[in-house]
Amino acid sequence: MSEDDDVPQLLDADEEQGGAGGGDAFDRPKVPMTLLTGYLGAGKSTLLDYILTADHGYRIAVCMNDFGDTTDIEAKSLTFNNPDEPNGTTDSMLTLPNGCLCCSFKDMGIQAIEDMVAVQKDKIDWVMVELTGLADPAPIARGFWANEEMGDLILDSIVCVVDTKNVLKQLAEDRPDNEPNEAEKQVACADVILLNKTDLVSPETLSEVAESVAAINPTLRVFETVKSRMPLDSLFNLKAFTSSAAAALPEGKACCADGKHDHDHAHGHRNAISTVTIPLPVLTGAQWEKLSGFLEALLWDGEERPPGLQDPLPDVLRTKGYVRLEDGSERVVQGVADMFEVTTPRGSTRDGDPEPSPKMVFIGRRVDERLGQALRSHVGF
Ligand SMILES: Nc1nc2c(ncn2[C@@H]2O[C@H](COP(=O)(O)OP(=O)(O)OP(=O)(O)O)[C@@H](O)[C@H]2O)c(=O)[nH]1
Repeated sequence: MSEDDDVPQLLDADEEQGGAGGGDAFDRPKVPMTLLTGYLGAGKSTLLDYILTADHGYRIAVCMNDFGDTTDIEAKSLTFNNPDEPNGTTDSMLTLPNGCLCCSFKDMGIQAIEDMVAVQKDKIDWVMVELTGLADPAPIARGFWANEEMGDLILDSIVCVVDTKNVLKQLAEDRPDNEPNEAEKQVACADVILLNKTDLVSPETLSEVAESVAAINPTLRVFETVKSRMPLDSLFNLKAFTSSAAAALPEGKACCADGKHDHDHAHGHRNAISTVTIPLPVLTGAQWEKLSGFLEALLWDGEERPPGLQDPLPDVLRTKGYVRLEDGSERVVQGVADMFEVTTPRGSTRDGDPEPSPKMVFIGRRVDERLGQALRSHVGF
């Protein structure tokens, strides 16, 4: 984290960051991490329970607030002993038959997880962190991100589980000053969403839920699930924060009825949160500089106003971008709240994923066509 909390950092990573076997600036391999979010009772623990018993070949450290329903898993309870932090925040750890570790934390602070990984690194391929039902994932992602260069973890993706029976009500809950509520923030920040408990709803309700979450965040990969059962290989190695597919809008999931995406478009429907997608041409180096400057002014809460934007200014919760430059290079832009990161990708995320077209996607409050106009006019296209 920046020493001065008022001055957020631009995190600049020239190389694609790790993943299993990857390296950071100090060429240190990183352990990928998934943040698991979702409203109270949505099915997060059910997903973790499934992961902890499934045969997936990964040694996953699952970090949760308490062991909850998973205490029936046959495992030996160990007292976690960190020589560097004897009074640390980790309560205990279970080693499971499929090689997974299950860690219980009182304090889900990123430092506690980093400490656990530092000690257990050779025993872990992946870290899954369950956030509490009312948590806003953005500060956790930011806290982790700010520490990324020094730590052993690399954020792979944010996964959100929603209860299809109750989520429409949860998304509609009012907050003072039209602030987004917790459920909206969780959907806005995520890369993957499980529309869970489909056994409890009609096909019509399921379509309505799918439309509502796409209206908040059209970049989501969507899985319809019962008991959070999803193909687990779709949960790993998404590299949502570092690959060229980061800003891909899954075809057919975007909410434009006409299916055309060659225009700026904003969607908000009935939510406090809306999205704007701005297609980008291939940029010159000078245009890329201008785009970076625009993002700094837009996302950082400083003196500088975003050029060409009048009050009320957008409040951006999540930014995703894929940029192609005239010299043939590419950039991936990923932002959570006021912090953003630029990486140079090496190839797309996963086999079979379409190459994304260059674009910027902004998700947040007061995000609308004005943002597209101001960005295009400043960058000059
Ligand atoms: N009918 C039905 N019940 C489900 C499904 N998935 C989970 N449940 C049940 O829903 C309840 C809540 O699931 P959890 O996995 O504990 O939810 P959670 O998101 O971890 O809840 P919190 O920890 O309170 O935030 C449990 O009783 C689950 O068995 C599903 O697909 N269908």
